Amino acid sequence: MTSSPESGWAVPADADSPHEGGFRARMDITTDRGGPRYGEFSEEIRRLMDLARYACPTPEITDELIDQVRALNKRLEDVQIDEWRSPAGTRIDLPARGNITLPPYEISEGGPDGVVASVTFRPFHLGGNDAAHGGHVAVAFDDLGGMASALAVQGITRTAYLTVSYRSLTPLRTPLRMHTWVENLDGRKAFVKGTLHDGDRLCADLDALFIALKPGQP
Ligand SMILES: CCCCCCCCCCCCCCCC(=O)SCCNC(=O)CCNC(=O)[C@H](O)C(C)(C)COP(=O)(O)OP(=O)(O)OC[C@H]1O[C@@H](n2cnc3c(N)ncnc32)[C@H](O)[C@@H]1OP(=O)(O)O
Repeated sequence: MTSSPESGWAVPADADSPHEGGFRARMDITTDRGGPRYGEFSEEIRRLMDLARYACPTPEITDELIDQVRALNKRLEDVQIDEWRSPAGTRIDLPARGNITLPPYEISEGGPDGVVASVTFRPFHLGGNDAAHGGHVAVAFDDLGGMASALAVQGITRTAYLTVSYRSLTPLRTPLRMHTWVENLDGRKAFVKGTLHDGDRLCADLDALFIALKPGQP
């Protein structure tokens, strides 16, 4: 059994973890971890982040909020588990596989022609002047580019390089179309391209290399 470390920062994998060496050597696909309301939980956490990002509490309200968030964190400390078995990242029925660290996306197409998804940057993904932070745009490209390359090589890949060109501002709170595809597959090397559109307007594009991992490669 995994127990929460006192620090609460990270839970190492157990000997009986499904992780077999390598980076997600076996990609779990689940729809039940965390229960039927886990998606609502993720959405409330995102809402918390949105509200916290733009909040200006009085000192008294800050004191009150610290107590409430500490109580919530204590509750979460009690249910920590390693990365391979957490719902976040494996719940394929939820936006961005239930991973709250990713900009939420919903996939409409995924196969040899690449991946098409609707991505919505949240208010907390703010860069400035109501536009998305460029780093969050790169995170979305990394995940969906990684998915396009994984589908092409039928295995797990890691990002070797990732270049994002920002062509126009990326709006928050707006469903955007992201498309990623493998332009050229050369052995273990998947050269990936991608685009992010707001309607007809190109917000950003991607040029990346993903490398298929060898068995057991970390
Ligand atoms: C089954 C289907 C499931 C589908 C459903 C799954 C969905 C699942 C979605 C998850 C999506 C998550 C996607 C997040 C992906 C990250 O975010 S990964 C995290 C960020 N990346 C890293 O930390 C990588 C750090 N770097 C490394 O680990 C290693 O350098 C690498 C990239 C694995 C490559 O090392 P290596 O395996 O030893 O390969 P190496 O022999 O050095 O190079 C292989 C070839 O690539 C070339 N190369 C390597 N690096 C470079 C570079 N930077 N520039 C140019 N060429 C390069 C080499 O020159 C060599 O070329 P050739 O000589 O063969 O022509």
